[in-house]
Amino acid sequence: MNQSKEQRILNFVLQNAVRGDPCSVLETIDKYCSQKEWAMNVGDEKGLILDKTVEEVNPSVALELGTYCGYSAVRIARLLKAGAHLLTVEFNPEFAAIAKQMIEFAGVQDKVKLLEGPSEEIIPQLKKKYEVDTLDFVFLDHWKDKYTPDTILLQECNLLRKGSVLLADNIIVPGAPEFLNYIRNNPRFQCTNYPSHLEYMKVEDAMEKAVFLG
Ligand SMILES: Nc1ncc2ncn(CCCCCNC(=O)c3cc(-c4ccc(F)cc4)cc(O)c3O)c2n1
Ligand SMILES: [Mg+2]
Repeated sequence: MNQSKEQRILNFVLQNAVRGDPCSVLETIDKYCSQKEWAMNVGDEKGLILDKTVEEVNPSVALELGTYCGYSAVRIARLLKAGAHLLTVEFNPEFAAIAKQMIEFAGVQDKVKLLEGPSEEIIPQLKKKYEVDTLDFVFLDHWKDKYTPDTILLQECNLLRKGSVLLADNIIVPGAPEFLNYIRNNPRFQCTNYPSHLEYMKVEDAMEKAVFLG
């Protein structure tokens, strides 16, 4: 049975990156995906926007929707202060298995909790089952038509507090037009757009930051 692209990415990391060094894992994934096989990691250009936002928020509790191979989980976790943690949600079991190994190889497993399942099922469990009070930072990178319903669900579950920051990937490609309309017209959010490019391509993309005003 031939390997999946995600398995090839992981193998390339296991053979070429430095165990316990998150930056080397990120560089190695970016090298593979820009030179050999494109993959939907947030990448190094949009990754810098993610880095700056995480550093600005300095979250104690962060949530990521859409783990994929774990690239952005490693990217976020490497910046978290002592005692802070990232909950990352992935519903595809193959991707979750790859991401688990990627996160462990990078050495950030103590800061990351990988939750398998659809976001709409996991979000309502965060308070009771995963002992979350409120979320300081949320990275949206899963199905683009789930951004809006999940943002509403986060509010309904009282998981956002005044100042909670949402950062959404792929505002232009594949695009999240309905989310953009929802969040920019919602007086409870203060939005900022960050133009960038689709990972590993010259195609335009953007990220949207939305601060919850409470
Ligand atoms: N509900 C729920 N709960 C939990 C979940 N975990 C995973 N999923 C499903 C997520 C499936 C992957 C989402 N990501 C993307 O689709 C994506 C695509 C492109 C892209 C593709 C082709 C092009 F030609 C150009 C751009 C680029 C990106 O940066 C993307 O992030 C979940 N769903
Ligand atoms: Mg994305």
